[in-house]
Amino acid sequence: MALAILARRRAAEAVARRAHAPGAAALSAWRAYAAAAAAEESDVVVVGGGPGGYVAAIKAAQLGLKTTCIEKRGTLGGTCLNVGCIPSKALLHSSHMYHEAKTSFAHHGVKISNLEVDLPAMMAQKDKAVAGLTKGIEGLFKKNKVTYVKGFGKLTSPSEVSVDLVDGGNTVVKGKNIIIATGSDVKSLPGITIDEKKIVSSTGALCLSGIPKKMVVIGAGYIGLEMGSVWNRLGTEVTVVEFAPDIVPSMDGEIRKQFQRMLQKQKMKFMLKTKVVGVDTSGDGVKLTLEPAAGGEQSILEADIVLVSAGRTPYTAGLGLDAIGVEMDKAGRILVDKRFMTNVSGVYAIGDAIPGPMLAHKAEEDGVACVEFLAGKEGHVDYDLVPGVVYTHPEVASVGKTEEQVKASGIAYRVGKFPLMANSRAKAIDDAEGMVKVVADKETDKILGVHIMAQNAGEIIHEAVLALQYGASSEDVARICHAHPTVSEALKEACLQTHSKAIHI
Ligand SMILES: Cc1cc2nc3c(=O)[nH]c(=O)nc-3n(C[C@H](O)[C@H](O)[C@H](O)COP(=O)(O)OP(=O)(O)OC[C@H]3O[C@@H](n4cnc5c(N)ncnc54)[C@H](O)[C@@H]3O)c2cc1C
Ligand SMILES: NC(=O)c1ccc[n+]([C@@H]2O[C@H](COP(=O)([O-])OP(=O)(O)OC[C@H]3O[C@@H](n4cnc5c(N)ncnc54)[C@H](O)[C@@H]3O)[C@@H](O)[C@H]2O)c1
Repeated sequence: MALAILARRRAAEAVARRAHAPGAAALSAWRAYAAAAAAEESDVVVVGGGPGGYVAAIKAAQLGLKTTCIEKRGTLGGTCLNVGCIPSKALLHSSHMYHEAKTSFAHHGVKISNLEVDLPAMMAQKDKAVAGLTKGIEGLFKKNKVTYVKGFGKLTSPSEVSVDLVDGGNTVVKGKNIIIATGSDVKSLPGITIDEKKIVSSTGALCLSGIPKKMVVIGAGYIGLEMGSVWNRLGTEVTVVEFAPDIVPSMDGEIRKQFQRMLQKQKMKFMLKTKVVGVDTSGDGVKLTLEPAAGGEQSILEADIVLVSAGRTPYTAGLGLDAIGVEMDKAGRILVDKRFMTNVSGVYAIGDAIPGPMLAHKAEEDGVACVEFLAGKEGHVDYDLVPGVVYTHPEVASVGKTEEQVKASGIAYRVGKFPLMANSRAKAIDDAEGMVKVVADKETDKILGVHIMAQNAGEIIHEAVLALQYGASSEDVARICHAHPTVSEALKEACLQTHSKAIHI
């Protein structure tokens, strides 16, 4: 019986591979392939092919589990690769190059005339990067023998997923275990309809067809500051409206203040403690009615484009979770135990769909740990040590606790700070805005948190992640030989400075 299924599947795969001709032949080949895949029971069925889902699928296959991954979008990589991390970093890099050429090259003796932005070319480079990477994951699926079903999955029981195939038709995929990795979607705000034309989410902001004159960004979080930076660098007048008294409320207070000053220096405007109470799109642009967060006099702010970046919400629409009784919290997040299992035996959930930071690397760690548990091994994710990076210029990266958190916990602590102005590499390349801040336990010297604002903070932070993971003291890091000249030396100096022993300040 098993051999017959295998033969049917191999035949269907061969047809699918041969079916290069578009149209009916290719379609029926894919349907045959999907049906053959569905006929066999997998050990693991993953719904969602984002960083959580595709990594879980590959890891499960590597652990010898027969694995199927269902993805509705038609391409793998999820929000992160298709409309998130990757395209935003492509545009952040391209816009940074333009901005540098415009504002900094001359100081370095590089003169350019007739500098201009070719937006279609910039978008094409971003799209090429995305396309290459999504194809790459398909290749990894083939290499690891993960069955890929393109379609929208709905759980009809704890071991069956009904899939509406992208190319039409339906199939049922059976699995001993099901992992929900359906990610998140943009959170809309009351009274504001995202049309992806004048009022856009991050997805629309990643593919505007022209450079707007004025943009209002609602929410000074990761997306607002990154996408706001992209358009600000390309010449848009960007105003960020934030409900809270501070930008990126989760950031260390001291770093956050310096970060905001830096963004203001780059001409971004901020309206903090402010809420949007009305939106009028009837004219050419958009008129926003604003009000102080605590209530008070209203004002009007005009924009060509409004970016709504006030958070994201788990995506579980149409998944059939109510019918099989999967528990969720008030925010719509799927509740799981330490082994990522929901209250329904055999049904697991990971990534943005469950509580925790909505970050791609956290989703990946969830995925690996979840399938390790499934395979009878031990999985592990240390949620206290998930690094966070805002990829602006300079970047802001952190791991562990902020000074405010340490203070609130009542632990006696020391702070070591080192400004990039005193770092020789940063000075040599004329990119010396920022600092490194280390918070360490006063008694034991164990590092509790590291916060870095520097052009390559997102890379440097991993030394700090390792240090915290292995329970290093600030003296441990201070005694490690760091290559010179590097910006990483600023971390060593900040560690020395927790004992007021920095050499270069
Ligand atoms: C603009 C932007 C920039 C970002 N930048 C970063 C960054 O630099 N670094 C970082 O760490 N994080 C970043 N993030 C966050 C990151 O994208 C998410 O945390 C990450 O993608 C979550 O992974 P996931 O696998 O849980 O979900 P997702 O990536 O959302 O993947 C879920 C997938 O499931 C599919 N799906 C949903 N329902 C079904 C269904 N019923 N059937 C089949 N398929 C389904 C979806 O189509 C989607 O492809 C960014 C997000 C955005 C929006
Ligand atoms: N570099 C990265 O790692 C990266 C980049 C982009 C997105 N992401 C992830 O994507 C998720 C979503 O990003 P995001 O920026 O939309 O959310 P966010 O949670 O980072 O920030 C949302 C901001 O909007 C504010 N806000 C909420 N309601 C508001 C309102 N009505 N009016 C004004 N301000 C309001 C919040 O106070 C907060 O500052 C984040 O959780 C983040 O983890 C990560």
